Amino acid sequence: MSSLSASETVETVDVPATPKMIDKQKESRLAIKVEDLHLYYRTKAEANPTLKAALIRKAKRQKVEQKVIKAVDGVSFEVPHGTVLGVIGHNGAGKSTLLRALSGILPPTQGRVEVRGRVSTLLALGVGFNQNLTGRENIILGGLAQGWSKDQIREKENAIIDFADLDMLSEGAMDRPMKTYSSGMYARVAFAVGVHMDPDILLVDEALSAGDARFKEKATEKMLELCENARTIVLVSHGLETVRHMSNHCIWMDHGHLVQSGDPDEVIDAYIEQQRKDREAADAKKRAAEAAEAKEDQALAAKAERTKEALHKAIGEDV
Ligand SMILES: Nc1ncnc2c1ncn2[C@@H]1O[C@H](COP(=O)(O)OP(=O)(O)OP(=O)(O)O)[C@@H](O)[C@H]1O
Repeated sequence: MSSLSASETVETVDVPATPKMIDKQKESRLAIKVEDLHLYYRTKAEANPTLKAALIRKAKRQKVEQKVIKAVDGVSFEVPHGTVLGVIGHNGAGKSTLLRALSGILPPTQGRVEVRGRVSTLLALGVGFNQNLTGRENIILGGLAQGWSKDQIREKENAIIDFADLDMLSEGAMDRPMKTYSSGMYARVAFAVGVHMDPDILLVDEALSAGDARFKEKATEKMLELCENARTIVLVSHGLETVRHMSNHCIWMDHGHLVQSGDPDEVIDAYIEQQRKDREAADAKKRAAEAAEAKEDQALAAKAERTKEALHKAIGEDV
């Protein structure tokens, strides 16, 4: 049996990491992995619904054609733990749908979503609250759903109530049914519950938009604190400056596609530039349509004038 004495030296050689090793290390740091994700909605809405069309369809026993909306159409990206990922894009770009898939609410139509860790979702409407229960009762319900002990619930309940600070807005609000809350009060409770669930991954969808400036500031601070503790945050927002300030990676979605992914400043600037170009193109189109309409009016007026002249000529009068 051989052993090394203190005087013996051992040469260590740095073995270069193989691509496979690097891939494995990278994989272990991933919080979210989205591969060729497609999410489609099927609706039965008619393009131009009229009573007549509906009656004819019924008489002919025709079915309303199903329309497929490709809300997310072939999106892939990876999010390492500790990232604050900003998701930006126009109305209807597919941001909320993507977030619903990450939270597990929507199963993929095609492709794969892998989320590693405890997820807490903050959707704009605070999905999951029972409107007829008070804010306090909803907190307890949330705690029970998380499997917290009685002591944990009591401790977190106080922290959540302190954070939401509804008393400052309306005394005793925590003990009133949530259906009586304003959207801002609702957002406060939703945010306070979400961040106190101690999530590894926090999904935030415009949940802050209903809060007032003071609460937004407090919420931003709390999110940065979570991030410092290596938690992962996905933030969907139209507040470009909030995304710029908070995130360290950003993706831009457009009509269900991922247009750009990278440094928030670069992606946000490119998005703003594209918005400016789109606005310019829309203005130019409007101006061209107005010019064409004016030309048509002029042509019609000239034609009417010629007709008038011809008429007067026919009856032998001067115009
Ligand atoms: N429940 C639904 N049924 C059918 N279509 C839907 C549904 N939800 C969203 N859509 C459609 O899917 C597309 C993407 O919508 P989504 O809400 O994901 O966009 P978004 O980027 O979050 O928009 P916004 O910024 O306006 O919130 C849109 O065309 C929308 O009309």
